[in-house]
Amino acid sequence: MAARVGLSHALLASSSLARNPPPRARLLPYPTLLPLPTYRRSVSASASALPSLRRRRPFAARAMSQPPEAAGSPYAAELAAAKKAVALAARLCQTVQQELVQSDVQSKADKTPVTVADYGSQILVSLVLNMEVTSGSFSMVAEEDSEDLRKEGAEEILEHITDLVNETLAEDGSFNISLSQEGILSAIDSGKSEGGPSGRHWVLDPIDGTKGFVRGGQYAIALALLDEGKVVLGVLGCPNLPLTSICNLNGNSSGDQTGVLFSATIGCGAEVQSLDGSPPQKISVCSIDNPVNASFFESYEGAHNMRDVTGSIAEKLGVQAPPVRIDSQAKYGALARGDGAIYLRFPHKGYKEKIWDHAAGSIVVTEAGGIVTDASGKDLDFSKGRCLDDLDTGIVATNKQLMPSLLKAVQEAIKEKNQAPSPL
Ligand SMILES: Nc1ncnc2c1ncn2[C@@H]1O[C@H](COP(=O)(O)O)[C@@H](OP(=O)(O)O)[C@H]1O
Ligand SMILES: [Mg+2]
Repeated sequence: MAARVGLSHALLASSSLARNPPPRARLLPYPTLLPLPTYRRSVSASASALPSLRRRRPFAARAMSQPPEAAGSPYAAELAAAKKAVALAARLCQTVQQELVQSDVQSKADKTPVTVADYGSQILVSLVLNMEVTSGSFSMVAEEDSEDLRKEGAEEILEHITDLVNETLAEDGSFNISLSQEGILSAIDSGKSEGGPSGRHWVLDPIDGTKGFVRGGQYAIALALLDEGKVVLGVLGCPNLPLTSICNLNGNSSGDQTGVLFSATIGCGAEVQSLDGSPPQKISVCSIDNPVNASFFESYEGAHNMRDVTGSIAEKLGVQAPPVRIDSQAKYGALARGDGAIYLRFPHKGYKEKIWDHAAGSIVVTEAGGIVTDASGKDLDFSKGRCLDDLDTGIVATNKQLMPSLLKAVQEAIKEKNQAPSPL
């Protein structure tokens, strides 16, 4: 049986990792298992009940190590690492979602597989970034922490997560490394940073659109980098988004190939490629300047968005098309490649937006030539910690031509809502 060890210099010198070092390998801050153990299959009840899982082509984290288009940018190494991390996490999420959908777990309201995928995605992203990005100290603001997994009774789920992560790493083959359970917990907790206005911080939503994930719908792995309080890089992995436009499909697949990776670096534009590693192509927002021809995206979940407000804005603009409702930051990605013209997000009163729900998506849109602001037209401020603190009411995104009339319609709709008599 493999011994549980920390990854020290001495171990690196004698391990298979030292003989086959990944590019720019750095010491991990959490314990690993070396050498690689023999992998057991995932032990979830859902998996064992499913002898013949439909396996799609796995997403290729390896292919994401190709030199990025933004090779001249100061964030080129970070972009390559971020793409690789998101592609690997997407692979794990896809495996879990296939089991989840086929085993009908969602109808039993069993949240376990979701949790497994959330944690697994966060662990893999942390691991890849730690292995691939050597400069500076590591700070990550991410959605999950290990508190629940450290409680009594969580042993089985922790074992399941450990198996799933190690299995995904072994299948990919880029890293000759395996994590112990303590390493798994530490990797999750590497996302506890508070972020802020100085230094560099990774920002991660390991599964954005959890409800879509459970439904078998859209979700995203969203990773961004903050530098001195500004988003400088973003990567969005959308495993269920069609490679071709979702115009008029209301978020559903047209039957085409799915699995899209959006990426953007500040000053270098935005790109799209398939999650299985096709060459990146530049994208831009649509050039529609008459709102009558525009369509708009909003959350699939009614509880996340005041549809009376978004409906009123659309009406004031003269938008004819029905709303396109999809989960997660896949909306930002779809907007960035011109599938639709406007994204409207107006959470119910009291909800505080988290930075990981918008950091990656917003830079993909702005680098594709679009604008993302709050309801008053102010830029989003990612420098205030884990939440978007000073946000005025809602978030809107569109192209430069439509933004002035959109903001005017937003102000009118909000004013009307505030003046309307209370239903109580
Ligand atoms: N009441 C609410 N209002 C607005 N957003 C909410 C919300 N409750 C949860 N969310 C956020 O909305 C995200 C999903 O976005 P969308 O509505 O665009 O699909 C969730 O991300 P997670 O799924 O990562 O928790 C969560 O952060
Ligand atoms: Mg989210």
